[in-house]
Amino acid sequence: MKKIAVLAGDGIGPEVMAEAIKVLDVAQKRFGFALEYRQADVGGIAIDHHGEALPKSTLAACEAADAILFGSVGGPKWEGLPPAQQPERAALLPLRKHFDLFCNFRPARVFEPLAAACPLRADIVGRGFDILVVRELTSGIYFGQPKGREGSGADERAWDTKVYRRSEIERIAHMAFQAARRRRRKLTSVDKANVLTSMVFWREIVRDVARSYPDVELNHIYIDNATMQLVRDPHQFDVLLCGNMFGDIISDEAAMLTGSMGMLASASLNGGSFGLFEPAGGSAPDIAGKNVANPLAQILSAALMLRYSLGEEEAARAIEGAVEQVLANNIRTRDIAAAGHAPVSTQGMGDAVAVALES
Ligand SMILES: NC(=O)C1=CN([C@@H]2O[C@H](COP(=O)(O)OP(=O)(O)OC[C@H]3O[C@@H](n4cnc5c(N)ncnc54)[C@H](O)[C@@H]3O)[C@@H](O)[C@H]2O)C=CC1
Ligand SMILES: CC(C)CC(=O)C(=O)O
Ligand SMILES: [Mg+2]
Repeated sequence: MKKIAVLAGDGIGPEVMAEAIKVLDVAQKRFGFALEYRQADVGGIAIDHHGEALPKSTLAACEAADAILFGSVGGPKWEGLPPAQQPERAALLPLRKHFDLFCNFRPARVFEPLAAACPLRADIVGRGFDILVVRELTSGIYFGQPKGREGSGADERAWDTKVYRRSEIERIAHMAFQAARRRRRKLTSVDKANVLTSMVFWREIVRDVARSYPDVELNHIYIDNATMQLVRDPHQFDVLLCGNMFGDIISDEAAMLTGSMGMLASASLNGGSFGLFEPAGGSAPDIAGKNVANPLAQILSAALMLRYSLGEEEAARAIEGAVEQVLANNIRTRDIAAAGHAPVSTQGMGDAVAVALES
């Protein structure tokens, strides 16, 4: 029996999480494995219930688990809190750091039936794309010290620090090269080495690591060009290796190319089998509580959990296949709805994937 810490969080988190659990329940029956879920509060809801975004009991549930299935945190209700107490900074970032989840995989591919939901011209998306964004997740400017704010009036100032250690770049680069080896053997490292000293360092180290992977083609690209190339011709990319902030930004762009923010799953790994699995998007306050959110990113994140943390590759593939089948049957939530087809609800989409997985 594998233990899963289920942290649904805020906004659409609980709605899409319910559908992922529904699908996981079917997967257990069909593939004969057993999961024990332990639900715990995180983020804004945890502030409301326990006075802190990452209560000790939640951390303990995660420590006792084989994997964490995470929804999303944050929202307008908690934006007025001091920055260090807000859900994103007080729960999600510390969780990533605590478990040393330095490697974030965000796979973005266009499911063929969804090509029309991609905002790119048909001739561009028609070439298809299948990109893996590999994002460094526990360092860089989101974590670097010092951070601060002082002064007043026109002299008031605020600062963050972007710092990378050699070992941090080496380990994420190894993960990215190894991933490229399992794919089309092409790695594009994204940086801003024309301006930032930390990125000159990044580029040098990626080049050093590349010597161990002569079978993988490496090229370097500046982040501004990368964001442009991604919409000009996403087909050119295989693995995109990014630092923390650039990976955050470019993966939202990649998500939309797949049709919607609600499509992009992610796996945050510690280099071993432990991981946290969550949609790349956030708590979507604009649609929360309306039963319209797309649960596929959460469902596909559950599939990644089966693959990376639980060794259930067959079940992971079956869930991905069920998603593809549902899309091919024109079953769509509002964000990816096809012309002439009424959208289904969040629950309707979860039901459809569950049924497709059963058969
Ligand atoms: N991992 C996490 O917990 C993350 C949390 N956040 C937090 O979420 C809150 C909202 O952030 P935003 O910048 O608005 O980003 P967001 O990703 O929540 O939403 C951006 C847009 O994408 C749409 N969207 C996102 N997920 C969707 C889904 N499953 N189905 C359909 N549409 C979907 C939203 O409706 C919205 O229009 C903020 O508090 C932010 O800090 C943001 C990103 C990640
Ligand atoms: C708190 C943020 C860094 C979350 C986010 O936007 C992400 O991980 O994509
Ligand atoms: Mg993000």
